[in-house]
Amino acid sequence: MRSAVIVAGGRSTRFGDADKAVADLAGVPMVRRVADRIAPVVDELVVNCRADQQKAIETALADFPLPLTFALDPETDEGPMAGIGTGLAACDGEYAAVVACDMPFVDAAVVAYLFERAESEDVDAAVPKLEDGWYQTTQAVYRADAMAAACEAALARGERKVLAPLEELEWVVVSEAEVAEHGNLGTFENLNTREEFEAAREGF
Ligand SMILES: Nc1nc2c(ncn2[C@@H]2O[C@H](COP(=O)(O)OP(=O)(O)OP(=O)(O)O)[C@@H](O)[C@H]2O)c(=O)[nH]1
Ligand SMILES: [Mg+2]
Repeated sequence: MRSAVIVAGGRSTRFGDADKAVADLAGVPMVRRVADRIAPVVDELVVNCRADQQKAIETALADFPLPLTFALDPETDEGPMAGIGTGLAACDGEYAAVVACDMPFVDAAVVAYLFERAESEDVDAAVPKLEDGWYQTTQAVYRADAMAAACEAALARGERKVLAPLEELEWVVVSEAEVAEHGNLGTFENLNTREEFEAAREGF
């Protein structure tokens, strides 16, 4: 069984006076676009967000075809790593793909490849790294229980970076070239501002 976690507990400050997770993106709430794109390669979906977001996200995900669970932040605004840990702790699958709610071009083929890498190499995570040096920790596959525990420990140490919990885990770096071989590099595009939303409309 493979799980997915959509991390959506951010404040969308660059977007403005609305939650970008449920913002209309060419007729569909962004979080729904993400969920629909990854649905073919997972068996369940966990959405991590704050309690005050749940209703709107539930509405956006009405009739979603897979089992759907909400994993609410026990403490809000602790950053993406806290959200990843909370989401992963609620997963039933051994491995889970984490995807940020603001990656509406996520490519299921890339996610499937990340699952294959983590599973076949029996590691705790498969994390893409782009040629610009950025690790794509919010579009990566993790062993759910191991990463959830490592996030909790890292938070307790006062860490906030997603790379901090990975320090105690065994993981593989997936290169940009490897991602490009298996899918579309547009998979990592993330939308932060209204302008980026407007520009992204063209892509659908
Ligand atoms: N649970 C949780 N998720 C977060 C938090 N901060 C960011 N995220 C999520 O992490 C992902 C990447 O974060 P950002 O692109 O910075 O999103 P954001 O924080 O909502 O937007 P900005 O306020 O403009 O930075 C998004 O999916 C966010 O929903 C947080 O404090 N808690
Ligand atoms: Mg942020």
